[in-house]
Amino acid sequence: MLSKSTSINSPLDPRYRRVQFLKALLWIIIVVAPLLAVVNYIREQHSLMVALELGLLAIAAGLFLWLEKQPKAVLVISWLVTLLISSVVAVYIVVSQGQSYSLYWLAVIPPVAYALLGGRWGLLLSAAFLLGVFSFISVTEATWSDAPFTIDSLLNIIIATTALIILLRYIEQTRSDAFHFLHQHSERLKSIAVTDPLTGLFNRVQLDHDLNHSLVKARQSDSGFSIMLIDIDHFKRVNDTYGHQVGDIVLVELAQILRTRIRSTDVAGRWGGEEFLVLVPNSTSQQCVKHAEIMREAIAHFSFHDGIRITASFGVASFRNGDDSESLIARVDKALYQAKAEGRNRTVSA
Ligand SMILES: Nc1nc2c(ncn2[C@@H]2O[C@H](COP(=O)(O)OP(=O)(O)OP(=O)(O)O)[C@@H](O)[C@H]2O)c(=O)[nH]1
Repeated sequence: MLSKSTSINSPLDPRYRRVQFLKALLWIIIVVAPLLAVVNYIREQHSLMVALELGLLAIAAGLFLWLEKQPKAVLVISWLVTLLISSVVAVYIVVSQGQSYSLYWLAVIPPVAYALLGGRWGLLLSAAFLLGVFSFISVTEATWSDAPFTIDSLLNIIIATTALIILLRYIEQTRSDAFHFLHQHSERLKSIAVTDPLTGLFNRVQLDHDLNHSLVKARQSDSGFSIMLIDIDHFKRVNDTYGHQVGDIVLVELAQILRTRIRSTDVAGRWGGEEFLVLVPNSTSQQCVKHAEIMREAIAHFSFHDGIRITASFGVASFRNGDDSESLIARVDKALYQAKAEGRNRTVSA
């Protein structure tokens, strides 16, 4: 399902890492092969090696272009590149007969096979390759002469180590790309999970969480807190007169009024439908009523979409010892009910 819904250019796609790694690998071959050809030509006039290296360059360039055109062929190209690199290292080891520290290149095979073929096939191919080389060494070693440490051996070690570092860097780079991408997605999902899609305020999930958190804090310390429950008066009339869409716009505008009136420590959210809840830390009932009145008046004086005028009723309740979220909500609900019953567009505290 993941590969169907994601593109090969997305770090979430399992093929992404392989494509990036393949490109890096082919680039290394495209750069290193002609360099080695020049060195071999100048130092040893070894025309067979030069021809092999130029052939390798041509194959790598061809595979690179194929991959650019058809990234979906990544699996076939992965196998071809792994076999190509294994063959080149094998030929080099056989030709060198233990000279020039050619065996050092063996270190490159497992990371290449692992990154391109995955855990199981990578392990199998690496094991088969190493077994083959060790069998070859055990049969031919008797005929080998001691390998002196020469400039050639040093060059081999430097180039193979550089290739290894670049390969590992690309493995790490694609891993961290994927991690970064997933992290961003998970942050986005977290935010979606606690946000009301219409108003952009917190939703009930977050309000419940914050309410419980405030209750725990209030029980442990002397810091009280209050909540206000806000319900738009006769909102059904707005919907019936202007339509549901206009009703939605009014809800968004009301959310904006709340957002701009609350203190930075307050938490405002949509409790459901046309009801909003504001959590006011470190405040007594009287302070919260004052705060609520400012908001109530702001709503009553605001000209909403199309000049619509609305009012809202406010219930206020403060934490008391022994409260849990149900008792507190029941109290604030009762206060709001009373505000409605007394004629609406008012604040009642319980
Ligand atoms: N446009 C819109 N309307 C909503 C939404 N959620 C709830 N409502 C409407 O809010 C109205 C609530 O109606 P009632 O519960 O009868 O309350 P009221 O008309 O506000 O009257 P009082 O609360 O008694 O003052 C209903 O018409 C719902 O359809 C929403 O997301 N968008």
